[in-house]
Amino acid sequence: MATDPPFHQAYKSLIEDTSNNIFGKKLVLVEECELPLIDLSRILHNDNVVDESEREECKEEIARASQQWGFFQVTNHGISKDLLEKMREEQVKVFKQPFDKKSKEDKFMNFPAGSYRWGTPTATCLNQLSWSEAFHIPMADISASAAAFTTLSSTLEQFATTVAGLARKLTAILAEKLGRESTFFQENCLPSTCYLRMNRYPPCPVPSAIHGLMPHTDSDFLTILHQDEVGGLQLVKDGKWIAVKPNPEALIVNIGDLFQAWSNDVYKSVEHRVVTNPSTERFSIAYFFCPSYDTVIQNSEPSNYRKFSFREFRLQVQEDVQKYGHKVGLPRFLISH
Ligand SMILES: C=C1C[C@]23C[C@@]1(O)CC[C@H]2[C@@]12CC[C@H](O)[C@@](C)(C(=O)O1)[C@H]2[C@@H]3C(=O)O
Ligand SMILES: O=C(O)CCC(=O)C(=O)O
Ligand SMILES: [Fe+2]
Repeated sequence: MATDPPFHQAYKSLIEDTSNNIFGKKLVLVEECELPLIDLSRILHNDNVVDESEREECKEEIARASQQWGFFQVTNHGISKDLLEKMREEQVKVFKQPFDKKSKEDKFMNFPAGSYRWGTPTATCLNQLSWSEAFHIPMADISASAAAFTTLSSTLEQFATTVAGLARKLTAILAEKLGRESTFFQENCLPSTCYLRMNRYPPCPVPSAIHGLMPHTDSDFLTILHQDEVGGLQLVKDGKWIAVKPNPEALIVNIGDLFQAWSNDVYKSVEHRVVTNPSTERFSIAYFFCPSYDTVIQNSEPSNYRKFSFREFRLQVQEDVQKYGHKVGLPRFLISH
């Protein structure tokens, strides 16, 4: 039984329409770079080994990278190798299940209905297509009690809890550096309001023309990503696409739309994408640090954005994706001065 989604069948006409392939080549021929690499042992160790100036320097590096890149890597992040390996093992096992089970079974792995996604149902041209499958899971539905039943749920829960701790620390530092109340995230981003997304990118026969995940910014405050050694993640820096070189010791952190708005454009929610390759499947897992739907994102005046709730933001994204095949995002909430 096939494990891969039926991409060829579903997107045959888009793939065969060669007039669509104007995006070719550009996807693969980009420079590889080292993202800023930040050693978190300076802020995560509470002992006296680390002096205050080192701690401050680390915080400064986090804020600087968030302003200049919107992306950085962290080492000594406190998530054990053991847990990361266990999570990857479970992720591989889940995606190995037959496509029919993943897509049709009502309560597959106890995930809520609609968690499994593949391709891009709204795509009308090739550059709107994502050659990947994902489980996009609201953490509210992975309760500690359900987690007792399967190794996957308990690993997911353990992973989410640990990564949430890291997200809380990083967002508190970023808030402090803005001179804003650092308890905002603790109060509004709860373990149950966050999302986990397991991604799988199957080998793609026409990699120069098709994205693994189309260009987008994340709709959250902050994302923490664990990727394998295959590579394929690219981001925009100074108007150019650059490829991220995988570092097995590091997790990737990026600023999302909500933080860009909340910081009034100080921290940057940067466009990123995943490119495919013809021979090797790739896995990644993203933790989206999100507030409750009622949380209002606002700044002191004058602000570049009107105030909006996370609910409003999500609904607008969904509406735009339906209508135009892609997300518009923050520009929708800009105030024209
Ligand atoms: C078609 C789309 C759905 C998506 C926004 C996009 O235009 C492109 C990527 C998708 C993605 C991937 C990461 C996150 O899961 C997400 C919430 C995001 O910000 O970009 C989703 C969007 C979505 O599912 O609405
Ligand atoms: O797979 C990756 O490297 C990136 C995934 C991503 O951007 C996402 O899930 O939002
Ligand atoms: Fe993303």
